[in-house]
Amino acid sequence: MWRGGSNTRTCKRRFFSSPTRSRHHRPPYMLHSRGSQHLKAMAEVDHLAAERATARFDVEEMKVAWAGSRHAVHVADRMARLVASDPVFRKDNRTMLSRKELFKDTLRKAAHAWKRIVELRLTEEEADLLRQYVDQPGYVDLHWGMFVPAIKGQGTEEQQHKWLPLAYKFQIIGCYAQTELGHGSNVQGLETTATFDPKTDEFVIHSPTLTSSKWWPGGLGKASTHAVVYARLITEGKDYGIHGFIVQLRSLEDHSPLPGVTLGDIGGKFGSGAYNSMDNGVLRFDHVRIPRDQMLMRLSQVTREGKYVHSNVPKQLLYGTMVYVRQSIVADASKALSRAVCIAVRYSAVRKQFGSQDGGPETQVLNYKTQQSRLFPLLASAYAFRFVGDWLNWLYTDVTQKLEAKDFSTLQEAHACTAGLKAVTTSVTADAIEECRKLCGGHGYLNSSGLPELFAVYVPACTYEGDNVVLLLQLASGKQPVGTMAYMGKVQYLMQCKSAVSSAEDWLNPDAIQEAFEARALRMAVNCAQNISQAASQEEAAGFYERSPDLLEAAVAHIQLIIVTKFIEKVHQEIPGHGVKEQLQALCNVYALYILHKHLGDFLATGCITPRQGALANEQLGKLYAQVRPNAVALVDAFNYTDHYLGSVLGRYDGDVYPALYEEAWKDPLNETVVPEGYHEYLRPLIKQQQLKLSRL
Ligand SMILES: CC/C=C\C/C=C\C/C=C\C/C=C\CC/C=C/C(=O)SCCNC(=O)CCNC(=O)[C@H](O)C(C)(C)COP(=O)(O)OP(=O)(O)OC[C@H]1O[C@@H](n2cnc3c(N)ncnc32)[C@H](O)[C@@H]1OP(=O)(O)O
Ligand SMILES: Cc1cc2nc3c(=O)[nH]c(=O)nc-3n(C[C@H](O)[C@H](O)[C@H](O)COP(=O)(O)OP(=O)(O)OC[C@H]3O[C@@H](n4cnc5c(N)ncnc54)[C@H](O)[C@@H]3O)c2cc1C
Repeated sequence: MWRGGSNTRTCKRRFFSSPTRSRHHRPPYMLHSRGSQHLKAMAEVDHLAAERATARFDVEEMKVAWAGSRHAVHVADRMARLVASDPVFRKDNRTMLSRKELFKDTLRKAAHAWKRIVELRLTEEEADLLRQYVDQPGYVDLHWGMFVPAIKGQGTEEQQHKWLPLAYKFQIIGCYAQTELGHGSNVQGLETTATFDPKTDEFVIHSPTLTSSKWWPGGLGKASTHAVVYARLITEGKDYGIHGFIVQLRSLEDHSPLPGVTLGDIGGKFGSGAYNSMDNGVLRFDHVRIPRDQMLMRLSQVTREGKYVHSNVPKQLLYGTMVYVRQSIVADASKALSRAVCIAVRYSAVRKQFGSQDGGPETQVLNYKTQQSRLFPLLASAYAFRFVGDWLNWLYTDVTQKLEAKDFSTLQEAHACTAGLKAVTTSVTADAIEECRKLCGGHGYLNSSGLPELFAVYVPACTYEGDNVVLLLQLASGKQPVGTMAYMGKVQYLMQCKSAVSSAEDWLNPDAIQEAFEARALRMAVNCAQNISQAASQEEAAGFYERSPDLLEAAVAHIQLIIVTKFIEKVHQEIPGHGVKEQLQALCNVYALYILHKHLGDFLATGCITPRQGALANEQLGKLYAQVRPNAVALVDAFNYTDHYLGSVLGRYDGDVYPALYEEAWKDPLNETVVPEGYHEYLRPLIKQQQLKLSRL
């Protein structure tokens, strides 16, 4: 205890009693030659070497399993190092920048990243990775992530031919302007209008009310020159609902807003640094005219005469860009979660508390069973989300190919899976990052731990690209038992089956897990359906509304089944490398049994398992944690993150946490002077006044 974080008094006094220093002063022990030698010597020590030595698998091969291929490891490694070694991409001071400085820094980084991409002739895969490792939300995310995909998905070939080369070369910068001040989730409720004027062959884009102001689009506030704007199409006096239009917003000469366009940033957001690097914007149109051919016309068209023509395709294809981004967000969830877990696992192996009353070594907090039971399910979830993300990417590609061939049969499945997986993985990840902060104790609350910023950047993922609750309710509309719903075809069996588990080890059988998860999801869905029809004597919608909290839980059960199924399928594949398959098997079991334990109420209430079987699952979970323990540090090493990308003094690869924490503190602007600004105005008069009062007594 005395040597740990609780002993702050003596330490503090030494820390702050040094003479006035310049901005770049060093901590006292670093000014001392013996101190710096000591620090250098310590930096060469791998404080986590003993942990790494206990790993029972080939970490290099696990990197391949995580990244997807040897090629992927290699490319990611190169791009991560390229970013880490470039001073322009420095990010350790980010939380100390003002909003203006941070935004300018984002512009600088984006321009420099583009310069490097062009100079080094990077491939699309390399460029995407480079941007990922720059790790600072900015307009480029929306330009590449939504503006370009919207034109690709909804533009005709001619439109693509005209606009994409401009976007690819950054001759224009685009954003995705859908959400309005008054309407986000309810896309059909958007108010912006695009009225066709046959006299001039133009659309007139207008914001008729305050609530129709576009509000939130990233990159809109300050950077974009163009936007894909979603508006109600009105022609021949009839409202044809929401369609996409390419609209120029700013001059390409001096960046000033075009006539009739009012726009700006919507203001500071949650957390320091974090998502404040992004210029989420507000936009209003006052009868702005655009040529007719700037309506995205792949799905429907307006003729020169003003006739509305809808191609023979489902109208929901308009939502394709959102489906694309939702599947990327699932892959992103595993990245954010694995970063937080990497920090918490490494720090938990370094951090020691209690365990010795006689001056002997204290216990690594990673050895506490409570720490393991909080942390290892998150580690397992990171792997689970990674693999389900890969599968979802495959599904998305498959559906896209089918759509090209005019086969729309899997569209609903793609929508349900992307919506549901986006909702579950982002909610779990946001909560998990916060849990990792707590797992790191007090130091986790410091910006230098990287966790506060990671949380603040990540948490809006629960809202953007569809509020998670709204998205989960979309699953309830799935009708046919196909694809991931196929298990619903086994309704008769799954409604009455009983788990055969009779020992803790029986829970290691993937069939036992699969059956329990299928039965739970199916029975919850059937219960909902029955309750809805009972609640809705007249109309199904009324019952749906009444029972929507139950529907949410049933949707989560279905999505958890998908995640478990895809993890089991992954582990059934051939996986090279000593011990790699065994570790993944253990993590798969941890994930499934943790979910079973956490949602035990569902499994018991639906009669899928007995209380005794629930207790056996928990017993097995404890054994699995013991199995994961010696491999934990190596399992997070397999994510292959550089210290730069991780951005955490607690998650350093070498585990040399304390000197780094100590040094980091001195970089805070408050420590630029020993006597703080404001002392003479506020502190000194206060102290003097009190002294005077006391002397009068
Ligand atoms: C920027 C990205 C960069 C890189 C990518 C990589 C990683 C991402 C990382 C970070 C992201 C960074 C920044 C984030 C930027 C954020 C952007 C945004 O937020 S853009 C705005 C997003 N807005 C939404 O998501 C709105 C949510 N609402 C909806 O999606 C829909 O309106 C809703 C699903 C709620 C449907 O409402 P409803 O009124 O019921 O629907 P409708 O009448 O229109 O249709 C009913 C019918 O259609 C089916 N359906 C609905 N959606 C889809 C779909 N997408 N695909 C297929 N089918 C769909 C629906 O199920 C129903 O079917 P049935 O009639 O029941 O059969
Ligand atoms: C950081 C960030 C970046 C964004 N970037 C963009 C962008 O680039 N482009 C863009 O167009 N938009 C963007 N958005 C907007 C985003 O897509 C919307 O905020 C999101 O879709 C949620 O919609 P909303 O804000 O209208 O929430 P609301 O729908 O108003 O949600 C409020 C509450 O109501 C609940 N609720 C709503 N409807 C229902 C229902 N039917 N049943 C039950 N509960 C319901 C929700 O669960 C939530 O609790 C961004 C948002 C954020 C936070």
